[in-house]
Amino acid sequence: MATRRIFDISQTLSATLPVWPGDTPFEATPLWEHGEHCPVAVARLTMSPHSGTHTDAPVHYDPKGKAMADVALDAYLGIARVIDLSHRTGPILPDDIAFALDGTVARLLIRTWSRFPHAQWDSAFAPIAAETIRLLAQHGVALIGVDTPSLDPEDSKTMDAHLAVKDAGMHILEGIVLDDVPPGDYELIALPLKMDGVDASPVRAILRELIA
Ligand SMILES: Nc1ccccc1C(=O)C[C@H](N)C(=O)O
Ligand SMILES: [Zn+2]
Ligand SMILES: [Zn+2]
Repeated sequence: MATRRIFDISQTLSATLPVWPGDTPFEATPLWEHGEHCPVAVARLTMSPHSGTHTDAPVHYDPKGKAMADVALDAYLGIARVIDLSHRTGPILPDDIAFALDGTVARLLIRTWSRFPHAQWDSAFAPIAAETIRLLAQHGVALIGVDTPSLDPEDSKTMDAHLAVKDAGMHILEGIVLDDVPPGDYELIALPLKMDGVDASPVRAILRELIA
């Protein structure tokens, strides 16, 4: 039986993980350690729910929106299309993604970095225009994934793309790593943790080849 290749599109959570300016750095401190009187190792985690590769819960951008534990999982499992827009600078416009919308595209994952900035925070990421989100929604796209830390620019106060996602009832993956993934269609698996009242969750995001 041929195995289907798995692409891990998750960032590594570590003390060197770049985080949103002012947000909580990721930290795993040993709480219990192996020793004469202790048979186990257990860490204590300190982190933002927006650490690394994550999904936003609607309550992040909508005070009346659902928190993570209450979000339906359908969008996070299933066929996803990967496109490479790493040649683009500036906001991703409807014209940039129109070519990818033939047939049924339930989930669209967009590469914008030519090299993902694993070592340092980079504020100069390509945002997604709100009109682009509306075009995706019209085509039935239920999830948008980006390799940047946000759909909107870092200094956005209006969160236009997030609000277009809200209006369409779409779902968002942020901080996926697409450097090594050839454009095409895959099976996406990226389930959030069932966290009560929380505004986002890290995900272990993977893409699996469709054909054996
Ligand atoms: N972590 C933060 C801390 C403070 C202010 C914004 C953020 C964000 O993460 C915003 C980004 N638009 C996001 O959806 O992930
Ligand atoms: Zn987020
Ligand atoms: Zn976001």
